Amino acid sequence: MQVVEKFVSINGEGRRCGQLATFIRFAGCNLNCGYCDTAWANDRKVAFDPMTPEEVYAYIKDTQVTNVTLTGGEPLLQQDIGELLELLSQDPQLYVEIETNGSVLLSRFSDLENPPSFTMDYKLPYSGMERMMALDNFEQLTAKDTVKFVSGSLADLEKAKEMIDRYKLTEKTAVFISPIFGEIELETIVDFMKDNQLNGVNMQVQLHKVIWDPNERGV
Ligand SMILES: C[S@@+](CC[C@H](N)C(=O)[O-])C[C@H]1O[C@@H](n2cnc3c(N)ncnc32)[C@H](O)[C@@H]1O
Ligand SMILES: Nc1nc2[nH]cc(C(=O)O)c2c(=O)[nH]1
Ligand code: SF4
Ligand SMILES: [Mg+2]
Repeated sequence: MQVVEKFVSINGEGRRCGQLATFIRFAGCNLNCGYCDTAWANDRKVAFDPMTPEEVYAYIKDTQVTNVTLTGGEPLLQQDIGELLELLSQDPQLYVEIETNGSVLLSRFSDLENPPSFTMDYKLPYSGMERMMALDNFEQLTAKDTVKFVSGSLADLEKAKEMIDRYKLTEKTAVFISPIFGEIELETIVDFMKDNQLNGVNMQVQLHKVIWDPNERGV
């Protein structure tokens, strides 16, 4: 597996935001979101540490931190990701989240005994990657998962609402709206949620970008 960074930090996003987590960031992505804050990991020439799934698991256990976030780049494109998920799913002490970009079919992982929590982005218009979304994924998501709408404009928010309504997302999974950092006034999101009575939707701000420099790596 192509690991570009591994570290322990405070999870800055999602269901366990504010809790310690061990991060494994993999190299490479099939998308090219205009706002990507980790584009460096997707450079074809990026340096990485070749690790086996067993070595990744050993590192995770060594940290003694029970939350794990697999991310990237696009983690589900790693050749041995299935093997790693099998390994992690057998450890009852671990809570595993995967940050995935919405273009990889989640049905590929539906036969896992104890599946991870998928945090699936739906790429909105601002990303330039909306056409790559695998809409079937909305049928795969369950109450343990999350859909994340990373939003940079009112048009993005309108589209997010459209998808939330069309797929009744708040009835089946956790729904998060996250600002493209520095691109949209936070109040714009709050006002949109109030004006549209977006009940059951969580607004988040990437906590790690409040604690550290937004471009800092390894946090
Ligand atoms: C770097 S991506 C890696 C995982 C996967 N490729 C994906 O896009 O979900 C991790 C998360 O950071 C979000 N993200 C990337 N750049 C961002 C930015 N500039 N502002 C806010 N969130 C951002 C992504 O949308 C995704 O939810
Ligand atoms: N602290 C911290 N929390 C995170 N949660 C999800 C992240 C990601 O890049 O997927 C991330 C990240 O990059 N840093
Ligand atoms: S899918 Fe994720 S890693 Fe890939 S470009 Fe978009 S935000 Fe970056
Ligand atoms: Mg990040």
